[in-house]
Amino acid sequence: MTTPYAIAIAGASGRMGRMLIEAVLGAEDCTLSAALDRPDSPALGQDAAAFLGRTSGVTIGADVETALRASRFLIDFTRPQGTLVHLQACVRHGVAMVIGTTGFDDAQKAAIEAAAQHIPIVLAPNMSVGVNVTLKLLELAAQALRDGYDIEIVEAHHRHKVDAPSGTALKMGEVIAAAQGRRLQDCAVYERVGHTGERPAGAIGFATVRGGDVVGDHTVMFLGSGERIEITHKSSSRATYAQGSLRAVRFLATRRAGLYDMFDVLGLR
Ligand SMILES: NC(=O)C1=CN([C@@H]2O[C@H](COP(=O)(O)OP(=O)(O)OC[C@H]3O[C@@H](n4cnc5c(N)ncnc54)[C@H](OP(=O)(O)O)[C@@H]3O)[C@@H](O)[C@H]2O)C=CC1
Ligand SMILES: O=C(O)C1=N[C@H](C(=O)O)C[C@H](O)C1
Repeated sequence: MTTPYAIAIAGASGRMGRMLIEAVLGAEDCTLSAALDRPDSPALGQDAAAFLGRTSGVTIGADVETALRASRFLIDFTRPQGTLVHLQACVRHGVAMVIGTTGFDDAQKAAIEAAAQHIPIVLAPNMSVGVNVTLKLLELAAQALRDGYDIEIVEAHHRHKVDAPSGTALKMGEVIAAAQGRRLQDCAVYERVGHTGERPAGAIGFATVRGGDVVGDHTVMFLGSGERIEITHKSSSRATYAQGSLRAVRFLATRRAGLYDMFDVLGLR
């Protein structure tokens, strides 16, 4: 019998943390080795599966060093500041990381790249198979609709989301720009208000909707003269992100240090 993947979950009482704990407990090849939350979290001291009405034997704690000593992988869906702290600890302990957190700035992305020289890391703003297949469809559409089509990306998420545009929307913009031989930072338009003037040719526009319990919707519009193409992905459950994260863990188990994404995990590159 092979040793199960020993996985620590950061942000254990968050929306994704709970989904991940349920997924790990339900996977025959995985064990929950630790569950982390912030030092001031009311969840500290509780069993990590209490929210399921179950007992896992793992208590939610705030001591990252102790958590990582028992773990081979850390799955992190928290906030950029938290992820960066966990990242340095993972390097110290030689623990592989799956990072789902979004909203990193350039310096934080560079820190993740540097850490990936020492440990294997999967970093992706969206772990679902469907979204990553959608990204491939966007590559094709962006190449074929290079001339004469205006591109707009609209995303909608629940009222608790703190970053905008979503990491997925930004990734869609990057994929589209790259497929057209451009850089997103040279053509992105994130805000329109007041007298905006006409739409600049070649812009990639973003619009954000926040409200209710929307899990995550993304639509990319290619708006031409006489027609428009819309490519939409809608998430109806966070379980897809959790299952994608476990696929990333299994992938990392076979890899040396390096920075990977879900295209690598799913063989879509
Ligand atoms: N890649 C993907 O497929 C997906 C990515 N995401 C991303 O994952 C992240 C988390 O989303 P979600 O679960 O909805 O968020 P939640 O706010 O529900 O959960 C975040 C968790 O992280 C904890 N946390 C916050 N700040 C820190 C910190 N500085 N150090 C350690 N822990 C911290 C929170 O603790 P506390 O409550 O005490 O603040 C909470 O337990 C977001 O960036 C989101 O965009 C979400 C879904 C899918
Ligand atoms: O915060 C969320 O909920 C989500 N965040 C990710 C993002 O920013 O793209 C992925 C998904 O859309 C859900």
